[in-house]
Amino acid sequence: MTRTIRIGTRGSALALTQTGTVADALRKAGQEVEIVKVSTPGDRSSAPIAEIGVGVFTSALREALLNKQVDVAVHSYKDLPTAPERGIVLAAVPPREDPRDALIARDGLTLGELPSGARIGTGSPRRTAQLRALGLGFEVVPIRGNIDTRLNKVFDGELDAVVLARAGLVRLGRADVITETLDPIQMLPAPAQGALAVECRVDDVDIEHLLRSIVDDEATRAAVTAERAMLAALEAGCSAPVGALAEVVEDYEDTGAGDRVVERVSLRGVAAAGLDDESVQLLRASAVAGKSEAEQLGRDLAAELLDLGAGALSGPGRESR
Ligand SMILES: NCc1[nH]cc(CCC(=O)O)c1CC(=O)O
Repeated sequence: MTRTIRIGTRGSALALTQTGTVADALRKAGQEVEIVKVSTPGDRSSAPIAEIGVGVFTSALREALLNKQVDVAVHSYKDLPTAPERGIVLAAVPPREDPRDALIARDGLTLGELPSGARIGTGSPRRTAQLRALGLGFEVVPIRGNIDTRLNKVFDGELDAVVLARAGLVRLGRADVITETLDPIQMLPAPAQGALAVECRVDDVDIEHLLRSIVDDEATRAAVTAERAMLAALEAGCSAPVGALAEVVEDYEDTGAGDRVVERVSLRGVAAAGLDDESVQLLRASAVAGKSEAEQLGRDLAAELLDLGAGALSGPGRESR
């Protein structure tokens, strides 16, 4: 393609790094690329996400795409609303970073070493619910802000620890501050955490094909498809206390004439019912399906969680992941 491809991004250090990986892949394939910064209400306001609304980081980028100010938009996938946007297509899902959450605690402490009453900062109902469910007597303190703002609350001694996506820290070259990478058994990440969503206009078929052939990763796409289908079917919006993690695993299928290796998607989900100051109940489910059935797998797991009582979730209380 001879035209210069304009890639829209938020201006945060994390967003610029993420967009840089997509731009590099395109440049390596011989494309001319220009990076265009788009400011979003989520960057301009420090109010709780619940007050600014769903899609706070992503709708301005999508608008710039639809207005033809940019040709490509790169988002943190977990920040995207589950509802599809008319005129926009998900062209590629690049290889995922480590999807797990990370603990950054004072004095190099792990979760199990933090004392009862320790103050742990997070603005995410999902992380809050799972931290409370550990029953270790932590005090969860609501926080917001970019990664540095959050980290500084630990370094300044205002908090004992914060929980952040490992992927963001790795992309910023700050993995050194992590004192424990949390096991998904304790802390299931947000659906699509660690993954990027690369969008373009539906009618821009050349760009779509280019992105699909150069930056898309099939295994990541299958995994996040399952996670996001679960979230969408829970009708929980992009910010409810819901965790999900899918992995593509190799399995053996008996063909009658010997075993054959097949790829499957293994999905785990968690939903919190009745999250309040006093108590939290976590509902868990897991299932496996063929790689081509990722979407149905997500919907089925959501149905199982709803059967277990996750219906109590719908309603307010949606903040950030
Ligand atoms: N909610 C904000 C947000 N959106 C994407 C990331 C990190 C990178 C990622 O998960 O892909 C973060 C920060 C965090 O949750 O710690």
